[in-house]
Amino acid sequence: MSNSNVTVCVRFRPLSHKERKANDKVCFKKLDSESFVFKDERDEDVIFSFDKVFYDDAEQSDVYNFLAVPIVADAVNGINGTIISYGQTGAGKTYSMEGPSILHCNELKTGLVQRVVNGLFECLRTSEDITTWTVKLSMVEIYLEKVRDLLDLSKDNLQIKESKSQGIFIYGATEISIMNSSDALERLSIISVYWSKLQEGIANRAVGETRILYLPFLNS
Ligand SMILES: Nc1ncnc2c1ncn2[C@@H]1O[C@H](COP(=O)(O)OP(=O)(O)OP(=O)(O)O)[C@@H](O)[C@H]1O
Repeated sequence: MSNSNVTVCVRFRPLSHKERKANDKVCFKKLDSESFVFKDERDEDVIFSFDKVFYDDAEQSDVYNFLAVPIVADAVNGINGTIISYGQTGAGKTYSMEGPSILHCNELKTGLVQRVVNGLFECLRTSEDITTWTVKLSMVEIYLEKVRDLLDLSKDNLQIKESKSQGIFIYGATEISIMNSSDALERLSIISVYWSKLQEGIANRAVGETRILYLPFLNS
C-alpha cells in the first residue's frame, strides 16, 4: 500500500442474472491484486493500478479488513477517517456499504456500515487506553442539492458551515450520542439503539439516485 493518507480501491461486482442472460461480457482482465487490464475504445490494453482491486469473488469481509479496519483503528486513536463509495448507478455502492439489505442480511454479506459500527464499539471495548468516550451518529443525504437530515425529516435544508474548532460541519444536524459504559449488557442495548437509528435513517432516504453520508464522530 502507498504511504498516502488516501487509499483507493476498485471493486468489480459479478454479472447480474440479466447481464448473463444477455450474454454480456466483462471488458477487463485480472493482472494481480492491485492491477487489471482494460480494453479501451480502440481495443488497446490499458493497465490500471490501485491500492487494491477486489474482483467479483471478493467477500464483504475482504473489503472491510483491507479498507475499513485501519480507519476504525485510527478513529479510536483520534484520527478522522472517511469511506466514500463512488461509481455509476448499479455499480454496487449500496451493496458494498450496506449488503443486499441492511435489515435482513446474513453475516457473510453484511456491508461496511454494520461492520464499521461493530468494529468501532469492539475497539472501544477492548482498548486499554480509553476509559471514557462518546460516539455520536448523524445521518444526512444530499438530495436535489439540499442537505436533508435523515434522523429528523423536518430539517430538510441544513447548512454546511466551517468553524475553527470543528472544521467543516453540518449546522443543526441531529446527533445521537452514546456514552461509554462498562456494563456489557448496557453496552449491547446502547449498540442496538445506535443500530435502530441507523436503520431509521436509511429507511428515510429519498427514492431514486442518492448520495448518503454516515457521520460517526468519536470523542475519546
Ligand atoms: N459484490 C457484489 N456481489 C453480489 N451482488 C452485487 C455485488 N455488488 C452489487 N451487487 C448487486 O448488483 C445490483 C446493483 O448494486 P447496487 O444497488 O449496490 O448499486 P449502486 O451502485 O448502489 O446503484 P445506485 O447508484 O443506482 O443506487 C444489486 O442487485 C446488488 O445486490
